[in-house]
Amino acid sequence: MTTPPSPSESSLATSIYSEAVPKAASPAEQLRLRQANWRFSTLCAAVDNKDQYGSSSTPIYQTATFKGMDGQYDYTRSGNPTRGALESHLARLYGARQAFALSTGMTCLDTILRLVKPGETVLAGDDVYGGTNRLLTYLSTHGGVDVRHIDTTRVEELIPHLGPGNNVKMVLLESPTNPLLKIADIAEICSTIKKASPGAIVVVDNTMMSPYLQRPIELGADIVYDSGTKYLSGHHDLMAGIIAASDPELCKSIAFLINAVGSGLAPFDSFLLLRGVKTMSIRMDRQMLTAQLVAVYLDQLGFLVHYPGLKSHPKYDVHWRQASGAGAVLSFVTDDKALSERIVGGTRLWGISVSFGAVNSLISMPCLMSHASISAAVRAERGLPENLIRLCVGIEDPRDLFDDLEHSLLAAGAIVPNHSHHLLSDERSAELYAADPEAWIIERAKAFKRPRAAGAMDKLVDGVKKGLGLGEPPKTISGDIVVSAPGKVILFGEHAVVYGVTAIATSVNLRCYAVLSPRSDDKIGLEVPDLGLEMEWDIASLPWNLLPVGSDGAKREADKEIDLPLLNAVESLIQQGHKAGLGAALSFLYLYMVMAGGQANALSVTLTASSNLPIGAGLGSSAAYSTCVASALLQAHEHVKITSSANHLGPRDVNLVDGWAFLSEKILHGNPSGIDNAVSVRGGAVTFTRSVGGRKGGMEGLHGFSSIRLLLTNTLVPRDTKTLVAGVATKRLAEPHVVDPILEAIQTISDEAQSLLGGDKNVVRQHLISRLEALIQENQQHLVQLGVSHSSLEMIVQATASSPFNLSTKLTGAGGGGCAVTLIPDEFPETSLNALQDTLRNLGFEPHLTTLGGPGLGILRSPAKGNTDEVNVPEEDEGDGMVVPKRAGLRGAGREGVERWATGLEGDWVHT
Ligand SMILES: N[C@@H](CCSC[C@H](N)C(=O)O)C(=O)O
Repeated sequence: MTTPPSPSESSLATSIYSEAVPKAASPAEQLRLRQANWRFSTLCAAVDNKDQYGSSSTPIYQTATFKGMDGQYDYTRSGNPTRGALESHLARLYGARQAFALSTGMTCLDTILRLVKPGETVLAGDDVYGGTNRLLTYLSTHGGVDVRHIDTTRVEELIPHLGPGNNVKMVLLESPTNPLLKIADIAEICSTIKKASPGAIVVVDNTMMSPYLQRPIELGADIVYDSGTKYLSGHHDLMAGIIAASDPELCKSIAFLINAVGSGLAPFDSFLLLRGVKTMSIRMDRQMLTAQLVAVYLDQLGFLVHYPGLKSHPKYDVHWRQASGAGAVLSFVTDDKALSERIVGGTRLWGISVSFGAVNSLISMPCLMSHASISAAVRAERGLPENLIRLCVGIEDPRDLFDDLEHSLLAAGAIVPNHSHHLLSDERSAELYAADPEAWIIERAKAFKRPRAAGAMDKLVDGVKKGLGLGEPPKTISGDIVVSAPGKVILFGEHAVVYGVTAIATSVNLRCYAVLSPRSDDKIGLEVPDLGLEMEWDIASLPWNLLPVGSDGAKREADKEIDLPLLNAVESLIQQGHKAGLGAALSFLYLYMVMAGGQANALSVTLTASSNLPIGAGLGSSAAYSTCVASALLQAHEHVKITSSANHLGPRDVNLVDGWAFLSEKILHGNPSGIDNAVSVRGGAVTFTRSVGGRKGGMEGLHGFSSIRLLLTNTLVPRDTKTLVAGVATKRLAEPHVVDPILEAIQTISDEAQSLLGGDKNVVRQHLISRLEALIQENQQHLVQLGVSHSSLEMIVQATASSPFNLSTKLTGAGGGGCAVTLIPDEFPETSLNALQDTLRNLGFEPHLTTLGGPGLGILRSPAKGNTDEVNVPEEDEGDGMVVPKRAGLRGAGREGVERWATGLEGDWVHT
């Protein structure tokens, strides 16, 4: 039985009134001291009303203005007695110096976020309410604030953002989070932040808990806010938000902002909220008891349930250390979006509605409702399942709620009768319910089970047939397919490209490698050791019925648009807990299915990919992966074929691979420009111009320069591209006279670089290198002026420029951290190069020597065997007669060993 501790009696009273008792206390003082012993429910109900007529409830001062010049109030925006009474009452409940009542929970967040200045950083959770995400996104795109979403359930994830060079002003937490009920250790985070970044403030959205169950100020938080629309009011008849804080300066700033903006709660709503809060604890106790039963019931039926009242919750202990109840919101996954829609649509007593905390029970699908403002791609990246159902439990009789939910689960086909258990008789049900509600619900759940996954019976029959030697063997490939694709650097024009300036990108010789290997078990597998990803799926369990109309085995070209229902269905197949690899798995499975065009053409294979490109450093690691996935699958379906005589891939194949790689990039990034996959597939260098203001854009290959050495140095400082791009936009709006000439200057740099790299035969090599060095220096100066450099990048610029190196360096990509690129002239001595790399390593950076403009996609062709035209790669011989499958070799190579692994392969590489 999973019985959580019952909500404890509040320690609040003692914590806020713990001063020594004065000998001769005034009547007011005596009241205050008596209140010191009241428990939370008493504090909720006992509103301290000082009405001149002794009214029992606080009157509504429905007035905009107050007469006179010296009174306590002049204008309701600045203060109102009804709101004032509510605020004093709530300050007691929050254990805070002051509480403020505002018009909504989102107004609270808006007010709090105004404490952050452009250029400062906000760290927020990766599972947050959709409206919170929306406001944070707006602030990062319009307010120059650097917003980073991290997994706040892992305190260690905060650390890299707190070091020198970072500028964290605020940490914004939800615990439990909405809608996945993840738990952050509030006290641990507060003490970590106070130590590492004393100027930063910790803010907690406490809406899921209310001050009844959790008081973050007592745990060390600086500010707490609540949507008063939820548990505080409890009836969904008003909108309100509450901010509570104890630091006098913070309180002063919040009071200033509320008055300045006019976001204070209106008198009538203040009255309603004051009324609602009196019954908060009693409502929540009842709601939580039922919520616990609902969680146990769904868990018993085999659904994955998110609720901190279940002992199986991964942070059960942390939650119960900081809160005295599990709340009344829970969520669960069904693994099938259409099924979830049927369940939600089939309930009657559970109302389909956003919000929570009211006396009525509600059911919703967050991805379609409360979290719909977060894009599908971001939801996928953050591991928010499209089929998630959120339940917000009210005060109705639990038996009616279960009748309704069970009926809907049955009607939707989410559960079926379990014939090995009988339904409880009415008598036994009544008896058990009265004696032990949790035992009752466990018994009730036993009468049902989740049906076998769709197609399972067919699979069983197939398995039996195969066992008898009657089945078809699974379709697969005849041997390993080995491919490789490079990353890229932007050499000139980053940021300016957004405004129509030409950017020049070139491939580097840091690469992703992939092996597609055959298997014989009707499964498909994916291994990306760099991301800790190892997954497999039954081919029959893939949502083939959702393939877009027109998909068929003969289809070669990638669609331009992503089919969202299919993407959502594929996403629900990917287990949780692989956040970093979610995108990689999603794009692989999606491409796999669409390229097969149907189950009949599906191949049983495993793709193994590994790379020596730093991930997420702006060097096109995802495009290199996408190119590998696309080209390996295209070969598997024989849409791309390498003959024994071919010495390069033709334009048709190149465009085919590029189209599919671009589709994969869209799955991974939402709206990419296409430059990364273009460079990864084709290699060399390209110019890219966005079409802006009616001007024609496009991409053009640059041919005619021979390889140039580069040192790519990873600062290891994480950055957020969107925020940096937004920062330039803000600067341009504020100072067009400064920014526009910089953009023009960068265009001149790109023009010269384009003519130098574009094969002007009259340019001698030495002149080419020295002009490129000058252009690199100039471009870096402009990027500094645009405000996108970073102290770590400047350290690299200085270290490489100083004697004896005298080299030219600029940031590449978004800046703000990420990577720097240094041009290494042909005659630069090896000893100096080694010394430079040591210097950079000693400064804490990660240098990689590479060449600019190397080959694009490569496909390994096995040594000729007779006159077969097929790609069939033999396995590696370890030298002692042991044959290691290529896949295992790549899996075990690690970032450092990937290149060695590739060089040791037999056969020759055919490039684009
Ligand atoms: N259409 C609204 C949705 C409000 S959701 C309210 C609540 N916080 C919840 O989690 O249900 C919007 O876009 O803001």
